[in-house]
Amino acid sequence: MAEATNSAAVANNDEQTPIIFLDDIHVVFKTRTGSLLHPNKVHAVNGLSLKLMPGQTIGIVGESGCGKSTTANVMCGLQTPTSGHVYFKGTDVTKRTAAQRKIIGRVISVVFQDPATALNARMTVREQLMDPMIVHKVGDAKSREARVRELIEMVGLPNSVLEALPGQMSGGQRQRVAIARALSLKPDAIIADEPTSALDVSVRAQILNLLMDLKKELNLAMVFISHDIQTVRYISDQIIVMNHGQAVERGTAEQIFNNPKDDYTRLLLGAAPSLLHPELGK
Ligand SMILES: Nc1ncnc2c1ncn2[C@@H]1O[C@H](COP(=O)(O)OP(=O)(O)OP(=O)(O)O)[C@@H](O)[C@H]1O
Repeated sequence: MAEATNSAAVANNDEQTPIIFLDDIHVVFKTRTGSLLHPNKVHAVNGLSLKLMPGQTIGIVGESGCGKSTTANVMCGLQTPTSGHVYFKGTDVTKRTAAQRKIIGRVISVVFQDPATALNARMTVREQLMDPMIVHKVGDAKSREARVRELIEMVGLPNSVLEALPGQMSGGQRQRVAIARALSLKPDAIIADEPTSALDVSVRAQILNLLMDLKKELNLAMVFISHDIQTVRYISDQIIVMNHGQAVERGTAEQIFNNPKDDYTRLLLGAAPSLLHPELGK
């Protein structure tokens, strides 16, 4: 899909510039064990390329250990690739210098699996939502307060939760706060790494629908990572099936479900009872 290229070519081409462009990413971890073939190392991501276009949702699906989270970490700037390049809106941010980290922080936000760990247990909801604006020196006290109220409304929570601590809220409410926080700096894209897996089944569909509504309303691009192919099908424009660090298949949900080309995709489809709310998993 993505040909090898350089940042100038990405910035100057006639097409729209991708929000995120991963160009032939490899991540190799040194370990004590490794595999029979590669003792003492794990090739967690093995030559992955992708382009996330404005407003697009790419779903990455695969079993535990296939390299999904490592890929997410590369996109968030938490992991430097062993080789390959990462471009954000045409700028090479692979080295994660301080200036590049600023770009990463403004272009994308992350929603993690467990909102309990993503939020600060000692900060009220208002403080959690204010925090990114204070850190990035966005606006003044009055405009920040207005943005906090806008954000809380966007995720369907009442103003009364602004004084609450995360421990006083349900898992679903906490994930709504984590999503509001992720949106506070108006990112171009969200990286959602298993954002519904830690939630009750009954709440998963609500959070998924919220993400889809916000995506439409704000023209957000999204990378949605999950081991549940039915959830990925529900939310994604394009699906990448990962196995052993590689993209073994890519296509629309329709292509992947109706005409899977790779044996591993067929295996995933066959083995996948939906973890979604039954209403959505049909
Ligand atoms: N910091 C690390 N050091 C050594 N090996 C690692 C490290 N992080 C991940 N790995 C290994 O890299 C491979 C890919 O891991 P990764 O967490 O990206 O997969 P995943 O698909 O997200 O799995 P899960 O859904 O269980 O989180 C696994 O074999 C894992 O053990």
